[in-house]
Amino acid sequence: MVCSKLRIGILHARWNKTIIDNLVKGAVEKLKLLNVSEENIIIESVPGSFELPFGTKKFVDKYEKLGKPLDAVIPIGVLIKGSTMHFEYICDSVTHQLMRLNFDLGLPVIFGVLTCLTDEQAEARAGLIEGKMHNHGEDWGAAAVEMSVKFE
Ligand SMILES: Nc1c(NC[C@H](O)[C@H](O)[C@H](O)CO)[nH]c(=O)[nH]c1=O
Ligand SMILES: CC(=O)[C@@H](O)COP(=O)(O)O
Repeated sequence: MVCSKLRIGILHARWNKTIIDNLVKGAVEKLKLLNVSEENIIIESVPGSFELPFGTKKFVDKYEKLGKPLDAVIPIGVLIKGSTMHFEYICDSVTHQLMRLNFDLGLPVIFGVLTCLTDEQAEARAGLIEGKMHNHGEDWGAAAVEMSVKFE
């Protein structure tokens, strides 16, 4: 399939907005660089990363029913360790459920969740710290395109 015809969904959590916004920006810029049409990049949000798995299913189902099926989805979230085990439980469950959705939905669901111990780790992985790491959103955009067309 020609990349310009691909329809890619981005579903982002709203926690850690500054970091999220840069990750989404990186993913969108990479998708456009790979010739995905802007009107075929569909962005929606959910409250937090815990809502990403079920939100992804509802997102995919919504566009299937609209007759505009998605070719891939990039759930994006930023989890930063606090002072309790809340972080560990969300990271583990969200990771496993997003992986499962690839098989349940039969389309690429890219792992766009940062699981960081500090704000700085997350900022670096969103390309927000000059000279330190790159924006991981770019990697997720590239993975979404590759997995949408691979083995077709
Ligand atoms: N602490 C973070 C959260 N917590 C919120 C949960 O994801 C969820 O929205 C809430 O428990 C209601 O179900 N979410 C993040 O995305 N990042 C965090 O660091
Ligand atoms: C990832 C989280 O849920 C975490 O930020 C919550 O912080 P805390 O463990 O201090 O409640």
